[in-house]
This record gives sequence, structure tokens and C-alpha cells, in this order.
Amino acid sequence: MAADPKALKIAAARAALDYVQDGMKLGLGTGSTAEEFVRLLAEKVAGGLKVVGVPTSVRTEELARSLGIPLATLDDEPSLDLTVDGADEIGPHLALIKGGGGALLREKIVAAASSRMIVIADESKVVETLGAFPLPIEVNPFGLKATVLAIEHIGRQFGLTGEIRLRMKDGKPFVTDGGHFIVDASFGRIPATKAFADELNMIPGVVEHGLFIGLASLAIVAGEGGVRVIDGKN
Ligand SMILES: O=C[C@H](O)[C@H](O)[C@H](O)COP(=O)(O)O
Repeated sequence: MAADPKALKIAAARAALDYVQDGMKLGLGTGSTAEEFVRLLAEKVAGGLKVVGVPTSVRTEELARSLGIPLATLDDEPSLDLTVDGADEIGPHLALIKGGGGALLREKIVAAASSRMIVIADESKVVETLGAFPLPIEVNPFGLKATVLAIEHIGRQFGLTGEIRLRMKDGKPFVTDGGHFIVDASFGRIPATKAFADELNMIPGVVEHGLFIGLASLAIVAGEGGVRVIDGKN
């Protein structure tokens, strides 16, 4: 019988707690896996662990606050010890696609402000090549069509074609915590290269994209056979 996906998320989240030490300043990720980590962390806090969390979304902030985890903003604590977050895909060298939940901008800012980022996921997220999961790209609503054309142009330069679709919610464009839109690029494969990432970031209407390169140092992945750790250095 296939393992329960929620149980796998909890297993990965529980293993990440081993990396949390008293006094740490922690980036708190977004998504269903990161939320399991927040719940388990809250149990530790209730048991006396002293940490302060910086949430990567309003959703995570509300959950963490409701569970009694002491919180700060990144302005209060601009240098963090560790961020624990989920991912939509984990590729070679721990290149990631993130943003399925729409939190990629704050997630990337928080991860970049952390000495270490640990990704937690179930085994289904580990892939040989990124891109079966459409790449979320956060864009300014102004000039949306021009920005999409520019993304298509960059895609073609890297041999990529595919639909770029505005993310919708309840019949309206999905709006991020930062007040932007998200387009999801179904290129089928995403080159996990700095050149591609940089070219996307050069488009004026692109606020940030969900390709995370060189940010995660460790992945904790739970599968039916147990939990394994992937070191980003390998
Ligand atoms: O914007 C959302 C985040 O990048 C999530 O970490 C990602 O979508 C994975 O979420 P989940 O753990 O729910 O699959």
C-alpha cells in the first residue's frame, strides 16, 4: 500500500527538527509540508525550546502565531540561522522549483537571508530534470502581456516553448502577499542554470521566479523506505 502523503510530510518535517537548536532564528517556509514543520516546532516551543520564527507568508504567520511560536519580521532579524521550507521539485544539486503556493518571493528573500536552508519533502518531489512542474514567475500586474512576451522570448533563447498561464483564484488573478500576479510557465524542462535564472530576473516586469539555485544546502526526503538526507554538495 502506498504511504500516506501527509505521513511522509510529517516524517520529513520531524527529521528537520534535529537541525534546530535553542536560540536559533528560523525562517518558516510556506506550504503543506512546511506547515507540518511549524506544527512540530510549536510542540517543541511549548516544551521550552527558545526560537524566533520569521514567516515566509501571511498564511504561515497566522498558523505560527496561533500555535504560540514567537515571531519576528526580517527587518527585526535580518540574518537568520536556518530556514526550513518545502519545494515543488528538487533537482540535481538541490536546485528547486518553488512557488506552487504563491510564496516564492518572500521564501527566496528569507532563504537568502539564512545561513542555511533545509528543504523538506516527500520522495515524489525529487526529479532528474526540473520543469514537469510549471515554473511560477511572480510579475508586476502592470504590463502583464509585455512581460509574458518577454518571458516567452527568453524561453526561446534557451530552446523552451510552452504555455505561460496567469494563475487564477476564484475567477480572478491570484494575488501574492506582495500584491503581484503569478504566471506559471509550462516549459516542460527548466534549465537549472544561473544564466537562465539571471535572464528571467532581467525582465523589468518580473519580480522574482521560483527557480532556487544554490540556496538549499540539505534536503530531507521521506519515502516509503524511510527518510533520507540529500547533501547539496554532492
Ligand atoms: O509557494 C509555495 C512554496 O514554494 C511551497 O513550499 C511549495 O509549493 C511546496 O508546497 P507543498 O509542501 O504544499 O507541496
